[in-house]
Amino acid sequence: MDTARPPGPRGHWLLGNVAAYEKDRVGFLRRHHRDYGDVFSFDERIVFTVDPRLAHQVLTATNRDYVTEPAPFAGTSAPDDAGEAARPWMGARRALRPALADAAPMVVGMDGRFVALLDDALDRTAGREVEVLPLMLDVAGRAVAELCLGEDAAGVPGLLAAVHAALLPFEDAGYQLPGWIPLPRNRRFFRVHRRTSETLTGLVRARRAGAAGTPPRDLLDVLLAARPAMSDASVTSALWTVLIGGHGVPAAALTSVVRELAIRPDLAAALAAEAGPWDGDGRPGDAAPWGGDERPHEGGLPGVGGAHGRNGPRGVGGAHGQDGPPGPEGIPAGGGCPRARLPLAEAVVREVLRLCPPAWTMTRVACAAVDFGGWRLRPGEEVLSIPYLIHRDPRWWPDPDVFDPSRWPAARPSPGTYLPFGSGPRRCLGAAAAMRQLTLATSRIAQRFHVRAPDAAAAVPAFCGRLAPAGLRAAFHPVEP
Ligand code: HEM
Repeated sequence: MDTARPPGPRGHWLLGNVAAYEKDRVGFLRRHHRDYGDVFSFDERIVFTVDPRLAHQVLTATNRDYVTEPAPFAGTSAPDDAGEAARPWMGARRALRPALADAAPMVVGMDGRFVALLDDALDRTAGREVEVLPLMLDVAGRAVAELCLGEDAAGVPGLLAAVHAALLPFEDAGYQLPGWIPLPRNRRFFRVHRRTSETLTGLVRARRAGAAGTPPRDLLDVLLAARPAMSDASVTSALWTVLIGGHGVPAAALTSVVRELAIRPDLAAALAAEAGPWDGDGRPGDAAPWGGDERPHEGGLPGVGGAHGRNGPRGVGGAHGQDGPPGPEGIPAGGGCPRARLPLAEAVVREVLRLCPPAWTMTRVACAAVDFGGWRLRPGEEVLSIPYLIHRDPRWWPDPDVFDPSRWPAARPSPGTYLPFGSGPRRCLGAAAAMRQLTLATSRIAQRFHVRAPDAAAAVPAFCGRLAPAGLRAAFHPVEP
């Protein structure tokens, strides 16, 4: 094992690489990937990797050798025992997993509701040019609040919006100042955090005191029925994790979908044809493809004349586009799901998540001295895997910068080469629900609206906390039923 640090740019004598990174984050990473290879140091504490094998290794060793990114103000010193640190959340996660699996009743039950929330938001703004990300934050916030809290969700979407706004300054900054400094943004974050915790705690207590839902109506019921029993504090904290996870990231993905629909009218037309005519009845829960028969999709994609036909990604030393089980982080095939009836919409979502993964970097902190591809990391050092660059690496993806939904569903990404939902024990808990909802949303928007966004091509990705087209504005013009 090499004891030296991975190579990397020295940067400014005082500021190191912070200023250069802040000026052009992805340009900085691309440049140093080219100059230093798949692993390079940012400073004494942070290492980047663009190696899918190492990214996969770090993600799968989480809770053992690494912990996940600390929350703002949690400090960066890594606990000695990663498993112990993760235990309360992992217990909640085990309880929630079956309820969030593809085709689980609660997830299926959200299909129609999600489309109704989307319809409502788009109908309210129909024909007017609006900023897309806030609109999608509203839809995602309402959807995840209902999934978590059912009838008690009122008021929570507003809190989520406040949390999102309070977190933005921390996500935009490449570094954090200590929480005890009374900066306005620190005070604001603590205020919103306290208000949200108090509201959630109140809801948890009230529900525990009342009648339990059998079968569980929402994720709060699931958590309260978990065995061994969870404390109110653990239930509140688990709800917080799901609410935050299911808000900003899916909204960023939806915004990227809207951008593609705006700049690709032919694709939008093909999606509308796949969805079938809009009958204007306003009851999306009743009509195909949101309900009814759910056969797995087996054929090719209608309406996409892609550059690659059936090109799969080039595996990491593995099979190239062969049929086989998807890698562990691959999105499950569409059986038992409305995605099965909307293969083009699903392929568009997969491709959007490849080119614009909202979680464009993923951070892990080493808990002990660990071997990292021959380098030695000390406890407390951070590894940042970069899905954005891995997804655009010609070694794993032919014509990687080309938006080509026709690579799916044949693509069989090898471990680490396709990470929109992460990998390993901390892989996205809402991945199945998210895939359903994004697919439905893509199809529904194309079915019901012509999306016009004159600045769409210029709305370049903003590489801050989450990757989303910066400042995208669009008008959704209703299609006549
Ligand atoms: C397009 C939609 C989504 C994407 C791309 C996405 C992506 C991700 C990624 C990459 C992670 C792992 C981050 C890491 O390893 O550092 C994650 C974690 C998580 N996501 Fe999602 N997510 C999406 C939607 C959702 C939804 C709808 C929910 C809730 C219903 C959700 C709940 C969570 C939770 C609870 C975690 C934390 C898992 C853990 O730490 O054990 N996500 N998500």
